[in-house]
Amino acid sequence: MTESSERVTIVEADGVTKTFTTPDGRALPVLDDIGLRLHEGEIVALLGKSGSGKSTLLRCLAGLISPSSGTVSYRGRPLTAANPGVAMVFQSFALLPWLTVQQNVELSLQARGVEEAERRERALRAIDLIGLDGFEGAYPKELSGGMRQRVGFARALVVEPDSLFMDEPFSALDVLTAENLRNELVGLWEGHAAPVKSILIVTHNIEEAVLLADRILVLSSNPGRIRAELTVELPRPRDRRTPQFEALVDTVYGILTGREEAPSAAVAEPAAARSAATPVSTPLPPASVGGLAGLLEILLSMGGEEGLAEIADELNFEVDDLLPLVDAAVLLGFATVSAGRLAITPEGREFSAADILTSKQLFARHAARRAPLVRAIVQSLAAKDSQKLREDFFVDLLRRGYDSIDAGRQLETAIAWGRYGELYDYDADDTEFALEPGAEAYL
Ligand SMILES: Nc1ncnc2c1ncn2[C@@H]1O[C@H](COP(=O)(O)OP(=O)(O)OP(=O)(O)O)[C@@H](O)[C@H]1O
Repeated sequence: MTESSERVTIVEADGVTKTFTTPDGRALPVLDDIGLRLHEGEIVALLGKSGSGKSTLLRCLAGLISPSSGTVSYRGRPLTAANPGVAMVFQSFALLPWLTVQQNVELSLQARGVEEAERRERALRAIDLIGLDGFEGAYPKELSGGMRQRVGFARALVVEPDSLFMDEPFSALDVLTAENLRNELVGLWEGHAAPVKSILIVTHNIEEAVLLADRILVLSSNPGRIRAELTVELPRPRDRRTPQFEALVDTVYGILTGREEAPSAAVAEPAAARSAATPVSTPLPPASVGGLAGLLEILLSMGGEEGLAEIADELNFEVDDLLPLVDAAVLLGFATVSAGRLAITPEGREFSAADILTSKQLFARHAARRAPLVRAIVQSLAAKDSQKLREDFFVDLLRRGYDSIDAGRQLETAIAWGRYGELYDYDADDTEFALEPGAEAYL
């Protein structure tokens, strides 16, 4: 990790790991050897796919949960309880419905023992700062989602924390409201009106990270490690439509999908860890075969190669929405990502142009060779005389790296892919997989 020594560190994590125990008693490693520093004067974004451990890391840094090993320090002192320098804003506004806006905001001060007159005055100031002047006496149910989140911000800012921690604070809001609130937050930060010295935001939205952060830390999954660190030097306010912004989004996208070299400042995963692809190290992206075929068609109509931001624009999607489809195309060898551009491969062209039978065969070959879970299912079924196996067998294998919900999602995708390629079938009544004749030939 690059550090400039003159910057003052507010929160530091050193060798932090976190392993949860699942309800059936298994160990689920979620964070592995995390080292990071949050300095005065910076906004840092923690970016990663769903389940990469972002919220868990944020909660460790906030002192809400303790790491399994390693230390978290606040201004040089190891934490033993909640981090005294941190105030949090959550995705689900978490307001008390029976209290007014002002009472909700004052609550944070009450908890810190501030006396009534000062509480009142500071709460009114925070409410004013965040644009809720005139709504002091309103109850949460009388407010729109955007206004409720403003209360969430006022409640955090009123304590004038050293560091404002935000966990997906804009994702429950509609697009326009979220954009307004982001811009206002940047305005407050830039104008030094926000009474905080640093901000840490957890997000899975690449554009949001590039829009807000001075530094982006990209987490890999299973378990979460810091895969890369990028410095964002674009001047604020940032314009999403500039080529520099789009190029950075593309770069981050490439890193997040794991197919792009991390920049030199980054801590990249060892090559050996990447090459030994297993169903746990390489999850199947939640993409349908139809969606994948659609993406390849669009890519072909754009000339076979295009920037990810441009493809997202063309489809009126956010770049993040494309992630599972792009991941699937790359995993299966139908496309490559380099310097933030997606390019179709000769195999991808062949798949796209093929009639239905040939497309199924091509898909079967690529999935059986390149998608670790599909491959594991075909191999396991082929090894059995009956060529049948209960779903539980695979669930148990997956539970070494996924919780039960994610393990179920992995199997859902594997079933859809295996069925399309006619590699195996799945009987939902018997919860049993059965190999299709001739499927071993694809291994
Ligand atoms: N208290 C807990 N007990 C057991 N497992 C947990 C607990 N908290 C989180 N997990 C698991 O840890 C993993 C990481 O969860 P976390 O919420 O930190 O990820 P995330 O990157 O923030 O995901 P998302 O973007 O979907 O919120 C998940 O598999 C989750 O189910």
